[in-house]
Amino acid sequence: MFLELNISKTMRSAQQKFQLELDYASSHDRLVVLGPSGAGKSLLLQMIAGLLKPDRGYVRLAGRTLFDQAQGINLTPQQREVAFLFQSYALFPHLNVRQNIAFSLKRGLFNPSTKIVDKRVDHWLDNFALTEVQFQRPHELSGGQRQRTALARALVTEPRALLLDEPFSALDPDLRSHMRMELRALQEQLAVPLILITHDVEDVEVFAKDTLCLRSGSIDLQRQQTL
Ligand SMILES: Nc1ncnc2c1ncn2[C@@H]1O[C@H](COP(=O)(O)OP(=O)(O)OP(=O)(O)O)[C@@H](O)[C@H]1O
Repeated sequence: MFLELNISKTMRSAQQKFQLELDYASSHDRLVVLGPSGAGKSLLLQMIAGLLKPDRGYVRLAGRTLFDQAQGINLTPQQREVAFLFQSYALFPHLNVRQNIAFSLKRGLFNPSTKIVDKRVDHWLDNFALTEVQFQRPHELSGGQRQRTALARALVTEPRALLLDEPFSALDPDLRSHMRMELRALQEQLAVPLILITHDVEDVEVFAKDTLCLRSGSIDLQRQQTL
């Protein structure tokens, strides 16, 4: 089983209470979580990544237990070895492309040097056609280059799974189609399991082997398709 979830989480703010209750399993390595705004998609991804602790239940991914309340297991985000790609890409604005990619590999407090030497970084610069812009900073890049830098930073550590939060929403329509196809080809080539959350049904068409539809913190529908 690729993903097994049984989670319960209550979020409270001054105005409202939000309850997430999910019991779900998927054996496929490409899962799309679809749902309207406020359905609980980002909360779910954060609980898989270890950024938010469920109140109860368990999370198992690619054969490992990441969280199990009954057994007292709660791996840190680092121990989970999953890569999380945010909507905004969260690149470091003061670091160039090479440094941003190398950042995931760094040990200790200091940022990687502007000309850091590392074969793994060269590999991803080359793979994503970023070598020419490697010394530029994020504001000097196109939308596609920014996204490829964020993906390279996610992949350079060879994660056990890729978690993507609306990865194409900041791109214009042409680039979005192009990057979808690129990411799908890459996922197949690397065989890295992928969980992608989105509002967009086109992401379902391109990526989903399994689709999990959420509404108001519960499962609305689950569907499998063969691509
Ligand atoms: N830190 C928090 N404290 C209280 N409530 C929260 C918190 N974070 C999220 N929520 C609530 O949980 C619900 C689900 O939020 P979530 O971000 O998971 O939605 P989403 O499906 O990812 O939406 P979108 O597609 O708009 O990003 C929302 O009603 C939100 O207000």
